[in-house]
Amino acid sequence: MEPSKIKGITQNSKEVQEGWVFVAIKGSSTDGHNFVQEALSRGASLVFVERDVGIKDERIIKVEDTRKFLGELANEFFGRPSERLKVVGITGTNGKTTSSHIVEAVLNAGGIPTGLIGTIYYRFKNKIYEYEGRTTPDPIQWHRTLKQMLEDGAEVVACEVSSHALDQRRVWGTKFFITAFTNLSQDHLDYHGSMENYFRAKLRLFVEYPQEYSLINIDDEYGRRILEELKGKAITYGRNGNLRIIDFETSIEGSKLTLEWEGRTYKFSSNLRGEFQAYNLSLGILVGFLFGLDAETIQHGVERVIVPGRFETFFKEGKLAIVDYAHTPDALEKVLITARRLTKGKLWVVFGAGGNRDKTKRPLMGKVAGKWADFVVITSDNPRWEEPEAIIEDILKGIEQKQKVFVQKDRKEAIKFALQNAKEGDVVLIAGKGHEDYQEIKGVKYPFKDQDVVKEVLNV
Ligand SMILES: CC(=O)N[C@H]1[C@@H](OP(=O)(O)OP(=O)(O)OC[C@H]2O[C@@H](n3ccc(=O)[nH]c3=O)[C@H](O)[C@@H]2O)O[C@H](CO)[C@@H](O)[C@@H]1O[C@H](C)C(=O)N[C@@H](C)C(=O)N[C@H](CCC(=O)O)C(=O)O
Ligand SMILES: Nc1ncnc2c1ncn2[C@@H]1O[C@H](COP(=O)(O)OP(=O)(O)OP(=O)(O)O)[C@@H](O)[C@H]1O
Ligand SMILES: N[C@H](CCC[C@H](N)C(=O)O)C(=O)O
Ligand SMILES: [Mg+2]
Repeated sequence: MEPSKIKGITQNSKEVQEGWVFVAIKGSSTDGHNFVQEALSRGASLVFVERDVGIKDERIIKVEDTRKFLGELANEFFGRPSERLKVVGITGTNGKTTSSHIVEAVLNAGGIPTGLIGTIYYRFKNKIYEYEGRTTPDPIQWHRTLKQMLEDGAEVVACEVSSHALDQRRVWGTKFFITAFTNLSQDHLDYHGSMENYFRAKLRLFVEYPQEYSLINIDDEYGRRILEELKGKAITYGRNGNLRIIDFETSIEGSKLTLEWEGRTYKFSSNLRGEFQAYNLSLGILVGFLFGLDAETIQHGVERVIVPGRFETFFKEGKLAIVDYAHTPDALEKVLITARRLTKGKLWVVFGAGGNRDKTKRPLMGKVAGKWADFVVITSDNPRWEEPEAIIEDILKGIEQKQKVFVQKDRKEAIKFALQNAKEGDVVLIAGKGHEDYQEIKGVKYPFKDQDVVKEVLNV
């Protein structure tokens, strides 16, 4: 099979055209093997399967693992782009979007043209590429996007590699230059079943893919486990890392980070706020050093980073509103702690939890909200196919002091309620949706932006 003779490749039988290759993938709701006949009827030149489908046709070829095969095929079909780029792959529960933006900004500041693939967009400079809504796209779009960025002049692509992607081998066939681990805490247990499986999925990035450098946050217990698995063959960052965080201060104005790298001490400042930014910044700065940039150049990048929907602040008449993407117990607690420090009066939090996602994180999110906020307004996030009331009930189970809780399932009304009742000196944290510009209810995505509601209510 010569890649140049193939007209197109797909894992969706409905997309097959004359002369295309169809690869059958077993998914979680259906199985591509059920659609082999359809692919053949639509003119597939070859069909790859991993089990017998009871059809006799010489175009059908059996391989051991069709997910891996699709990654390798897409890699070949698009000309092995990752080998001609330097791909920086970042995984972990929280901080992928933020740190990949920092990497992008730092390298661009150093004159190294860098693209970005992640939750908010796939972009290189001012160009936005086709985006199908997932942090890490399927193998075909993954390798195709790398190829397009390469052709458009990118030398590096900074990407978020989700645990779903690692489990489903969406990035199979990729040669990484750098891989990085941010942290691991509870999320996605609906999909992975247990923290151990979730961890094993993340670990794959470090043990199954070619890479020059693995960067590990060793202040995280799972980071230390990865380091053990790698028998110490990694570059670490953290309070006792190879890149050592010496001091970190964060306030409403921004953050200051002091660190040591290869025997020298450096100071950086950034507009990013929050305790956890010490780690995201360290990761971005470490990547800058590994690319040979000097501290001054890195500082230029670090001060330019903008990450939509992460700790976005709005201020009016003594009230501070913060829109943030925290949607896990760990992220919510960390952002609440940061918000608490900025609060002179009372701290409000408005949040919900996504439907058809990890249910067990809901009471844990309720618990941290109850612990750190003075007033808790529970509302809807993206209910998807679940009833908003049922999700809210799950969150409520985690809160001990019910007297500080308000329930308003309409997100716009909930935000309004908190902002209108907040007094001078109060802080209102609106968590969970960050950059999202929709609310997904029963299969329909309605236009919705937390930021727009805040602007409307505060008139800013
Ligand atoms: C749980 C999950 O990851 N699901 C993804 C998965 O769907 P699935 O396993 O249900 O697939 P399926 O519907 O059973 O279909 C199996 C196969 O049959 C094929 N098929 C199906 C029907 C047909 O008529 N013909 C046909 O050939 C499909 O093309 C597919 O290849 O494969 C689909 C095709 O690639 C994806 O669209 C889908 O992502 C859905 C939309 C999704 O919501 N994924 C989320 C959970 C996700 O991936 N999130 C992570 C990030 C999370 C984070 O940021 O922390 C992400 O990377 O975005
Ligand atoms: N290093 C970190 N540690 C803990 N929490 C963090 C960290 N960085 C960011 N956060 C919190 O997590 C939220 C999500 O951050 P970010 O979007 O960078 O993570 P992500 O890993 O890309 O998430 P997702 O898996 O949903 O794409 C932020 O809004 C912030 O509240
Ligand atoms: N990538 C994450 C995003 C969650 C964002 C939150 N707003 C929600 O809808 O749960 C997920 O799919 O679980
Ligand atoms: Mg992300």
